[in-house]
Amino acid sequence: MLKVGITGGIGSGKTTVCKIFEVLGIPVFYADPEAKNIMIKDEVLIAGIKETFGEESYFSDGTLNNKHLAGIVFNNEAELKKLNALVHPAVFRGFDNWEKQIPSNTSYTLKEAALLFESGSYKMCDINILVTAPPEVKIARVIQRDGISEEQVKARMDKQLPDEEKMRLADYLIINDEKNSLIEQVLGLHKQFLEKAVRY
Ligand SMILES: CC(C)(COP(=O)(O)OP(=O)(O)OC[C@H]1O[C@@H](n2cnc3c(N)ncnc32)[C@H](O)[C@@H]1O)[C@@H](O)C(=O)NCCC(=O)NCCS
Ligand SMILES: Nc1ncnc2c1ncn2[C@@H]1O[C@H](COP(=O)(O)OP(=O)(O)OP(=O)(O)O)[C@@H](O)[C@H]1O
Repeated sequence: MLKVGITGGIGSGKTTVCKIFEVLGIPVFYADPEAKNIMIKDEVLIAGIKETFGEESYFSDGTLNNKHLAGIVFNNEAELKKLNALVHPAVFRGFDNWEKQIPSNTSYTLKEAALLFESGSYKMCDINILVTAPPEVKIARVIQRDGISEEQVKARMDKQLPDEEKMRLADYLIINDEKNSLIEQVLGLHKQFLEKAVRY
């Protein structure tokens, strides 16, 4: 089974792209929601997060205080590294478990992760796709979707590798600028991956 990684900066549209692959019947593992899920379920991880970032990292009902954590980690590189070091190994384990239940006749799977290149998990994929969009389009999308300020979006962008560097590591590019057809690009890649999967 071919493993395809897919990433893109904040607001690039990687989740939107993955939804199209899902319609084509391709199983997709979403690392970001998986991280969020583990952060409220894994007792060891919860204890580690509280110890590092304070009891207020969680509300009394056990839900994650995203604002509190975002305020700390997206304004301080060292704090972000600490959070990543706590969360990412647990997400890798989640991916391994997910893969085990995929039927063996599946041609390929997709792993969607905002930090595919930054975390090194791209090395575990056979092929990696980068979704790109112009910076002003990405910023406008996230402001609209999340209701946060331009400064907050830019602070998150600054914590991710620039697209120029990601392009060097990616095998394929999807341009989601709302001018080039997204569906045609996905169908083109899907066809290529199916052909590769046969030879794999
Ligand atoms: C800090 C948290 C609580 C903020 O939550 P919030 O709901 O405000 O943002 P959300 O998770 O939707 O992230 C929005 C976008 O920010 C970017 N982002 C998220 N985590 C990170 C990170 N560790 N480094 C850089 N960018 C990140 C991504 O583009 C993401 O899609 C949350 O992002 C988090 O738990 N991050 C750590 C887990 C992680 O690394 N997730 C991403 C890869 S598995
Ligand atoms: N081609 C498009 N046309 C119109 N809207 C789009 C397009 N692509 C994405 N969007 C919208 O832009 C927003 C961001 O897209 P999406 O959530 O897929 O990005 P993402 O890369 O997964 O972002 P993040 O890393 O922030 O989670 C969403 O609200 C989505 O509906």
